[in-house]
Amino acid sequence: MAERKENDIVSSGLLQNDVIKEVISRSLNYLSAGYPIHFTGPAGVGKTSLALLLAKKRRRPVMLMHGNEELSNEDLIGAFTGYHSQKVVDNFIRSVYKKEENVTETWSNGKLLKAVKNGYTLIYDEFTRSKPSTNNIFLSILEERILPLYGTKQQEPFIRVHPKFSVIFTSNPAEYAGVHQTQDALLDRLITIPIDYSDEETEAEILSKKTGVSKEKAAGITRIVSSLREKCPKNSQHRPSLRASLMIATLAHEEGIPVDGKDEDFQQLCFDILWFSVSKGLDESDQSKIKNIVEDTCKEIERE
Ligand SMILES: Nc1ncnc2c1ncn2[C@@H]1O[C@H](COP(=O)(O)OP(=O)(O)OP(=O)(O)O)[C@@H](O)[C@H]1O
Repeated sequence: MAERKENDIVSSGLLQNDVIKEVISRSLNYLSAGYPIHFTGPAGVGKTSLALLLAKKRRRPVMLMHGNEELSNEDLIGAFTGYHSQKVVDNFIRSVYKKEENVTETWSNGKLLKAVKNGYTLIYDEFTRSKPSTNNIFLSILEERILPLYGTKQQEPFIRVHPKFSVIFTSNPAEYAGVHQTQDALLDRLITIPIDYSDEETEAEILSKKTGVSKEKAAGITRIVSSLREKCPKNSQHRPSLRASLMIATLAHEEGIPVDGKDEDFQQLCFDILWFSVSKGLDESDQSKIKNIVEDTCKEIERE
């Protein structure tokens, strides 16, 4: 593994191995050339963290938006949020009475409009969770470089996209079936880069640097989690991720639980954190079977 600067992970929050460095460098070039990037991969592999780091490197203000079923065009573009009224009553001279009343609607800009207008870097996390009809607006942004304002009662029909505006999408392919069908027209306009689990050595290094557990303990926890991950089918969206390893390492460290596969407290901790994803991943609802699988996997790591 290539030598890394000790403070890499501290300054960016992301440990950059050669694969990640490569992805960052290519993505930066694509964004600079005006193309949108799309990171796709399983949960917890670092897509959002990578998007945030990339956005930071663009040195433009960053706007973060999360896809969800309820997201509407109003959230993206903006909406009239109420009325503002102003009344002037002038009866300083008794015989003269003047009354003036102004009522104006108050408009507030949506997140997308702000980002497009001011040239921000937009991160649209888990975009496939939003309705395709909501995401359609990106077609005009990416193709015609305009944001249409139809249906908003705004005077202008559209606003032009700022030349520095860029967008990074993320998605989890395993979710496509359960969420919305991905929109091929939108995907056709994105440069899609797959992000997968890091190798065990890198995951252990992340764990040790982020939680303060020793390298050996981090390696042990990583081995348990990745071995359980391997037991689940590759297309399952419930395979245990680096997040689970981070939770186990943090709790073991803070609660003084020995990272020892034969220790009952450690086994219980691993079970509490891993049973749900393992039972979903293996499609096994019998808790005692899952407990045995987790315990057996724990015992495979040796006491330090
Ligand atoms: N290379 C890395 N260096 C340091 N931490 C990492 C790295 N990759 C992932 N992580 C950590 O793993 C956790 C999950 O990362 P992140 O949320 O970016 O994943 P994701 O792929 O976007 O997940 P999801 O699809 O569930 O949103 C975070 O705590 C993140 O800090």
